[in-house]
Amino acid sequence: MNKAIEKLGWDDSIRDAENDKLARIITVQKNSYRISDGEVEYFAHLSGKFLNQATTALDFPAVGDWAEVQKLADEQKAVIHRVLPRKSQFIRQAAGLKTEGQIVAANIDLVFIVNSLNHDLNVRRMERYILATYESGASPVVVLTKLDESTPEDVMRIIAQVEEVAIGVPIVAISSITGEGMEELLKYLPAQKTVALLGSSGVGKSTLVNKLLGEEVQETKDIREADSKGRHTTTHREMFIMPNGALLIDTPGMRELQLWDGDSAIDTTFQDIEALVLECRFTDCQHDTEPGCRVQEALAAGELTEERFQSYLKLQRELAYEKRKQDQKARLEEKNKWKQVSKELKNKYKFR
Ligand SMILES: Nc1nc2c(ncn2[C@@H]2O[C@H](COP(=O)(O)OP(=O)(O)OP(=O)(O)O)[C@@H](O)[C@H]2O)c(=O)[nH]1
Ligand SMILES: [Zn+2]
Repeated sequence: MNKAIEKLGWDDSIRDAENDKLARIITVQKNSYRISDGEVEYFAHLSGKFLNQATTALDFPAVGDWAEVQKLADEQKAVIHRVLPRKSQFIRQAAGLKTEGQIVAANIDLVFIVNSLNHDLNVRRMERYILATYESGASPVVVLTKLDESTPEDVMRIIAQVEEVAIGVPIVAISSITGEGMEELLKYLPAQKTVALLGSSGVGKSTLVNKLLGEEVQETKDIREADSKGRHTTTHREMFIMPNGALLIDTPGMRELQLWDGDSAIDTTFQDIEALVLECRFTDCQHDTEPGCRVQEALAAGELTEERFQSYLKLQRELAYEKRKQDQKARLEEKNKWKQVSKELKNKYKFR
């Protein structure tokens, strides 16, 4: 594999490569994609063949995706023929009532779940972010910002709260202003790994990105492009290469994440509850009024908080609801497929 491509985080877990035709999606803009081959950046659009074959929104490229491309005579342009299989993907529900997922970002190794230390922690939201991260196939790291604005007591309290819900997840406290904790954070940003940021508005994501990229680079966050009519439009960049060679994804889409098929992720996020469930007397225990319910026992003993249990139940309900919607959609598609087949068969034999 060529060196330039490796710089963009290429690794052999994404197989199927046609080495010199590889590029990575840096920014998605309506029908155009800004891509990089590790040396040059250019714009690409989807080939006609691609558009004909794409059936769901999940087939379309997202920031972080690897694509097989063909450069056009105009050196600045290319067409995308294929999106390579993803090793991880963040999916959100598309707007509207359709139960169709949409890729927010792909091929992410680590997710920084960013929270600030000077506000009370929203534990439930933290659980959701962790769940979404496991669900995507990436690993979480909790980053607590604004260390400079918080007392040691705040820091201790919040870290203890995080530890309760983020079992086994690394926690790093930092200040993007003083630089405290940055060295520790850089351990989670090795060269060629792709890291995405997830967190509510105002927690300090943009400030952190700027800090990590170094002062001179921050100007490039919004690059100005001339569109076809010669006007200047501002393009928001979604993927950055850090000075140490790590890749950083900061895309607005990550803020609108909703749950999607998190069956296995729920076990990892709520492993404390799952462990209790295994000890319930009945395997189909609803953890309600059944005798020998270990979950109710833990609640009564204060080993498990009512809030965490409710949050677990709520997530399970949401996931079950999503799953029903998806199953329904699949059944409908199957039905339509057979309708089409039988129509074709009828037409075929009509004129015999
Ligand atoms: N004291 C202190 N302030 C910080 C730190 N990080 C960010 N801030 C401030 O917090 C405010 C919000 O920071 P942003 O980086 O814009 O937050 P964001 O998460 O990108 O917010 P959105 O863009 O709305 O999602 C700004 O006024 C920053 O200067 C920090 O480590 N210490
Ligand atoms: Zn039970």
